[in-house]
Amino acid sequence: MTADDPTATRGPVHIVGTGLLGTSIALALTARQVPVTLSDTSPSMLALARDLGAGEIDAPAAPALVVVAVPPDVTSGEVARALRTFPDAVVTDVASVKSVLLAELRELGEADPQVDLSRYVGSHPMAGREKSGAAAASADLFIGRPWVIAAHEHSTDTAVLTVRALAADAGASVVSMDAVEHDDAVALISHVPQLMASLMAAQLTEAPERALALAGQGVRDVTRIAASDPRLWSAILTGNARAVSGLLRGIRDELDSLVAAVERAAADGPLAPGAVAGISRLITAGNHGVSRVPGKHGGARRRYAEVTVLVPDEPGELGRLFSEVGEIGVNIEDFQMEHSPKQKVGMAIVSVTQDSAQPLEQALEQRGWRVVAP
Ligand SMILES: NC(=O)c1ccc[n+]([C@@H]2O[C@H](COP(=O)([O-])OP(=O)(O)OC[C@H]3O[C@@H](n4cnc5c(N)ncnc54)[C@H](O)[C@@H]3O)[C@@H](O)[C@H]2O)c1
Ligand SMILES: O=C(O)C(=O)C[C@]1(C(=O)O)C=C[C@@H](O)C=C1
Repeated sequence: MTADDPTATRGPVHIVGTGLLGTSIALALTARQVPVTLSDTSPSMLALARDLGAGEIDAPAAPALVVVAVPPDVTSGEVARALRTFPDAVVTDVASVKSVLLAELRELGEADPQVDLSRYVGSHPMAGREKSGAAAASADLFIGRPWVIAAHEHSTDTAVLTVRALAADAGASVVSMDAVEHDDAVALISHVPQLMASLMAAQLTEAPERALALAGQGVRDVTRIAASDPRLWSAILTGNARAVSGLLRGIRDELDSLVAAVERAAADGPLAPGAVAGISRLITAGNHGVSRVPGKHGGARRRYAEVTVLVPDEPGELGRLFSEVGEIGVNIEDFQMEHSPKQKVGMAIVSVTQDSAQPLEQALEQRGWRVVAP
């Protein structure tokens, strides 16, 4: 699906929660001229989303679709409120957990017939970032990413088709799963990885500066998502506790075997019986696992390519780089700056479309910039 394809989503769409996810969905829809209204308990987050062009701050008259994009622990309450307030609307949410919400909604539905679950279909775009809030939002956050549609036995076909259309219009690829299959899957590929990143990054809190100064790409790759919002992730992890706890127990057993192998080497030297085999087994299993992750080693293409350029740490140099990328005719989609301590250069990581990466590298090198191999 490209921006030129016809739009299936019928507006108006009302977005509840204008943080990273809500604002990104709103931007993707307004880019397709779908009318969008916005609400959030935080007036400043709401105003920011409006100022970014995500939609109007209005009480919607009769939305065709309501998208609830609030933290998981308040999601079922907001879905129920939307079902009551807008009796003709389809309602979806984008929370990272699904079974617990469905159970909460079933209880709310039993107590109140206005909470008509046939108009509700849960969903979960598998796209996001370690930053929260509207400021981090992007209309193309969902392009090429899976978006899980978790219909339940009472969801109407219209409700399912409406939510599928939303995901497709945002550029995502639709995946159908029930809530339990979804929760088991995301425990493995999202929730426990978050904990692993946090466990490792937490070890760095007391690290000597001299050790941190040696940090390379390995530790950066492993800890990127450790910058995520603790409130959001506490609600995600407690909301998927069943699946997460099972995986954590398995990892604890693996870790016990690993510690035993490493302790043998620590006590009796690197060639101690069982030490090399214990470690090698884990690294080999990791090789097999990582080769199965789509997007690595020949899987689906990433959204953007990164071009890394060394920039002298002097006033005006970054501006010069930006201007020259513009003169070359390439649009910067995203940007990151990394500094090596005590060095007079920084590394500018410029994200560009896959097609423009190689021509940009060549053109920058011709202009005297030092481009670093990926
Ligand atoms: N961050 C990610 O990478 C990611 C990816 C996919 C799905 N999700 C899910 O999307 C949802 C939103 O996450 P986010 O990253 O956008 O969080 P966020 O913190 O960026 O935004 C949440 C917004 O909801 C608002 N809010 C809180 N309670 C509210 C209420 N009762 N009514 C109206 N607004 C309320 C907050 O003010 C905030 O603006 C979560 O359920 C999360 O599990 C997150
Ligand atoms: O890519 C990231 O930074 C994310 O954290 C995105 C991510 C994920 O784990 O893939 C995080 C939580 C969501 O529920 C969905 C997507």
